[in-house]
Amino acid sequence: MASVAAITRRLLTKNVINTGRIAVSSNTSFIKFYSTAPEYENIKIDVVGAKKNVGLIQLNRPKALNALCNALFKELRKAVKDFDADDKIAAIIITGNEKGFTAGADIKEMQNHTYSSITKAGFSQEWEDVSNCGKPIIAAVNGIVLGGGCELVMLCDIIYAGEKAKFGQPEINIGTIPGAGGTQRLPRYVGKSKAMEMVLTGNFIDAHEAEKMGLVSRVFPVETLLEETIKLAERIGTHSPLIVKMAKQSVNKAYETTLKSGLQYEKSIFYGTFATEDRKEGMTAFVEKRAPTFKNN
Ligand SMILES: CCC/C=C/C(=O)SCCNC(=O)CCNC(=O)[C@H](O)C(C)(C)COP(=O)([O-])OP(=O)([O-])OC[C@H]1O[C@@H](n2cnc3c(N)ncnc32)[C@H](O)[C@@H]1OP(=O)([O-])[O-]
Repeated sequence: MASVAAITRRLLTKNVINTGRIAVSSNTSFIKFYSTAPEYENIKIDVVGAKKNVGLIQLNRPKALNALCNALFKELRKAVKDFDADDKIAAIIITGNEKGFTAGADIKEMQNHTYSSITKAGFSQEWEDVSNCGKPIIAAVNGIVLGGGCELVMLCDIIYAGEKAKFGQPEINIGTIPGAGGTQRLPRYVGKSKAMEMVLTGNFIDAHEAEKMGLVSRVFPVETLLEETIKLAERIGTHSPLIVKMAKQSVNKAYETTLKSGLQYEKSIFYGTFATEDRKEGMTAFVEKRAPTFKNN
């Protein structure tokens, strides 16, 4: 498997990653994130892409296989919120490392919880905040994508996987059930039978099976996964951010409502695009046979 350093060198060569903010150390296999904010201990962040308009978040608790402890998720929520509020950012990528994306929620942290304490902790608020991000979030995952990790990628908007990725909801093995959307989003992605099989057995599926089932939109060789994901984010970044946001809202509605009210919602958002300057610019540019200049208005 290619190291992150090797992947990064390719990106640097192709100027996909902004060399001013990110660099490869010759004697480590990690991307060195120059811009990592000091308050982050469990994630790394950077801004990548030729136009510096892609927010990159890397889960970074390698000793615990990136297990999603509370501190990590709070940092993730903050990074997502900050990128969402930053007008220069078009899309956000969440990734892990070569060994894997994450082994799921931190079992050691959950081990001694009681019904009362876990109910009071109300940890699902952070997950909801991430899922409420207005900008597209793309998951780029290698290796293990388990439990809460599988649930985290399912609340992203697009999932790209490295060919060695393995997805699973193994909570049943430790006496619990998925608690951050696994029993609800997974059937919507893959249908009841496959979701039930994964949730009731705890068995893993590989990247190609996940793609066949519709969980993952594309599978890439491990060494090109991040590069391809950045290209995707950059492609999204060529469009009007305002219209991208409206499109995301409309697609997400399909997961939450009946077809009839979803179609009504879509129509109101579609009509809403006609209140924007970017819709006018897009159609005018087409008629005038030129590239559009979107202003996020
Ligand atoms: C939030 C909503 C609800 C979500 C629920 C969930 O996600 S439930 C979770 C659903 N997920 C699961 O049930 C998967 C649980 N994990 C596994 O089954 C295995 O670790 C493996 C098969 C992923 C890798 O096996 P391997 O032999 O290659 O590696 P290894 O096993 O030696 O681990 C290396 C180190 O990482 C540590 N660590 C790992 N995972 C976790 C974790 N989740 N937590 C904490 N720590 C974890 C492990 O203890 C060890 O540290 P230690 O003790 O040496 O200091």
